Amino acid sequence: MSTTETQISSLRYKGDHLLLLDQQQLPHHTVYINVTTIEQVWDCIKKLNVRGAPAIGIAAAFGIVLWAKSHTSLSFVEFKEQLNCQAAFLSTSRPTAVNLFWALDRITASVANVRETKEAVERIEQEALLIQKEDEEICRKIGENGLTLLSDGDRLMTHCNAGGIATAKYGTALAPLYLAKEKGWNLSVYANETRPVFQGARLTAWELKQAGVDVTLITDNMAAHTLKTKQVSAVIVGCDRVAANGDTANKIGTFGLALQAKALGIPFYVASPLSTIDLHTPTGDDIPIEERPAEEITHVQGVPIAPKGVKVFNPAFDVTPHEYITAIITEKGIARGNYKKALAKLKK
Ligand SMILES: CSC[C@@H](O)[C@@H](O)C(=O)COP(=O)(O)O
Repeated sequence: MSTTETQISSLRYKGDHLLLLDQQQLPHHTVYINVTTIEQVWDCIKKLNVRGAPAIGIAAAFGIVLWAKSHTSLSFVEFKEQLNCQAAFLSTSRPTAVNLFWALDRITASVANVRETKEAVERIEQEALLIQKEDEEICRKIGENGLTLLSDGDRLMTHCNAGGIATAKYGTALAPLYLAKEKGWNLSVYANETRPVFQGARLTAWELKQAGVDVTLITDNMAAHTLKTKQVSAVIVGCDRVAANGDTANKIGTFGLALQAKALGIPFYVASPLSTIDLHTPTGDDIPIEERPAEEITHVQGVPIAPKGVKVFNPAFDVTPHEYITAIITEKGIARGNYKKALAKLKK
């Protein structure tokens, strides 16, 4: 079995239901949730059963498919009206990752020239399947482009999980590691645990370990020390939304990591599908930052660790200003320097 074949898919579409890998139960249990309704998809996105910007978009697209397939008896006018309401409903599940809105826009646009419900349902299904298939190809290309910035033997650091289970396959920030393995290169990576809900410890360490990639887990507060003392060649992270000027929202803690990398003269790379680049958001200040429940901080895996009733601030993401980003790796090429110009050109 090749390395990439060992990757477990985050979502399997089965015609009348979806199998969503329950990322809340990893690494202890590899279970799929049987999803039959759009409401369940909303819930799975909200509760992080499915997470990671591209995977959220793909799940939302299939959420609309499930709804459409159970509303074939609607007149086309009613279908279209309700379709827009269903897309608006799913878009309330999480605010930061732009792939959610991007995928829903693609799905609604796919029926623009259709005049009949049956055909609309077929188009929506085709579009969702295409979004999933394209994401796999895009991630592979990001991996190939990412490898041009790296050399055999490099040690990397990553944050959160921007791996295969956050996408259709390969991941974004982790794609170069999978492709390096295929090439017989020896890349290794430090994975930050990523408080508060441990996507690094539970997901990144798990998926890389099972694919045979050399991964070492550290806690978030070990990052600066590790960067300084372990000859880390580069930091590579994913992203949830890149603004037109290159400012990038990613999992909370990413900005701190970028500051550390800059102070130590270590390149800081963002791996981003073009779908995550949002030219309608001018700067990082315009990116909505999700705040999540206090229990994610006051409890660890259900066990309380803080005084009851303590005040909590729990932003799920932060914004790394573009000046701390060495390069943004996309499927079409690598952007550097004047991000406003470079990203606009790549998005054309
Ligand atoms: C390829 S996934 C990129 C990002 O979505 C990822 O780094 C991240 O921040 C995910 O946050 P999450 O809250 O787990 O959805």
